[in-house]
Amino acid sequence: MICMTSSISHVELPHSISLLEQMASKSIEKGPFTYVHSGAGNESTLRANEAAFEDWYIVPQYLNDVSFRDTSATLLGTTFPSSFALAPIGVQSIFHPEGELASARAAAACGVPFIASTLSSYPLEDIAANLGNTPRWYQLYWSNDEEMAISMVRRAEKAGYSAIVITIDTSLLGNRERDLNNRYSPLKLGKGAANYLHDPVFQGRFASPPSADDPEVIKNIVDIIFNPSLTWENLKTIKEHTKLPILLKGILHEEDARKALHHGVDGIIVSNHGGRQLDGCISSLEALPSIAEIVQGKIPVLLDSGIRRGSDVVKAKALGADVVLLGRPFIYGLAVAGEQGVEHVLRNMINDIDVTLALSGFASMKEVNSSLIRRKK
Ligand SMILES: Cc1cc2nc3c(=O)[nH]c(=O)nc-3n(C[C@H](O)[C@H](O)[C@H](O)COP(=O)(O)O)c2cc1C
Ligand SMILES: O=C(O)C(=O)c1ccccc1
Repeated sequence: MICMTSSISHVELPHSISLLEQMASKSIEKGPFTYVHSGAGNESTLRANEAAFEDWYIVPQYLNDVSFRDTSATLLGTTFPSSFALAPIGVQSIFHPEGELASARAAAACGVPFIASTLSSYPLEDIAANLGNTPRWYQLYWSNDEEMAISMVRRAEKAGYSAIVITIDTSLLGNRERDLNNRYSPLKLGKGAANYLHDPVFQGRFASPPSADDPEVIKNIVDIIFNPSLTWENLKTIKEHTKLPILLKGILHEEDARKALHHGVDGIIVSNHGGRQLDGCISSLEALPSIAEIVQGKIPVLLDSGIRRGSDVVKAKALGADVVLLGRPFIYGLAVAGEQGVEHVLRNMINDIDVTLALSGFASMKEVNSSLIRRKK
């Protein structure tokens, strides 16, 4: 992999995500860039995610003392500096050789919570070792091979992850036409294999240590990642195997929010996977208000898909999200300048949220409510 601009310093990095995205397109090869940038189908959901934020105006109120501001958020008993965490993003070594280790260090430097993907390029234990004291959760693709899923949950507990995020919108991979046209599949290249290769249960199935260079091993992994047979009933099994809080990522329908409450889930993430799974589906922001209405604050509601700037975070908060997840933007930072690039994106985001809060007339993120926004006519 080439990383042509890895020597770029912090000060030279742009402050808008669109410019960073352009730089990323020149920093890495076409396959990986398209992989992060594109969506499923004709990308209508991908477009809808960002467009949905434009449907709302912030209507500020002034002459409130905003000289001291509290942008912090508390989730599942943990407080962190700003109302966002890093979305789980797999295969990060296709964007920068240090992959998740670099983004974990940047998250640690800023105290931004990190969600490690099942399909990380580095083992979850190594990622944890780079996270300092920053909160960390483990995103699980609940494998069709249950022994493997349980083994990963055990390892996540042992490595200090404090919640399990189960992604429910990926019974199989979305139809990503651009990646198919590019014949580009990071999974088939073995870039998301680390958590399997380092797993004692997985290793126990081979006479010699399994390697990403072995096509049979990779095929074996690709065959067990996803689990299209999962149902709400399976949640019981998952709960039997961990005491950690469980969040479901990929809730879009009000009925699923009701079922999540009914099944004793500890949090939900309103998400369409950044438009990478079901094309033509509802944008996350559009889905949020009615879901927040059903949840009534009983469990945390998070949102991702389309968060690009501070005003997006404030709008999501006003429509009922407790916290949002940042996805593609930090990967553009990673692609352009590794750890420094991610840290640059995080610091910009923290600052932009703070400025937006003050200019909206609020001194605390916790006070933001629907009175702050109005839908465009
Ligand atoms: C390159 C890439 C890899 C991703 N990998 C995962 C993953 O392993 N697990 C997961 O639950 N979501 C994954 N996602 C989805 C993100 O967690 C998040 O839902 C999405 O990026 C939000 O959309 P946005 O980046 O446009 O804001 C991935 C997204 C991207 C762009
Ligand atoms: O691309 C994704 O959205 C995703 O979840 C994933 C991540 C790594 C490998 C395969 C799929």
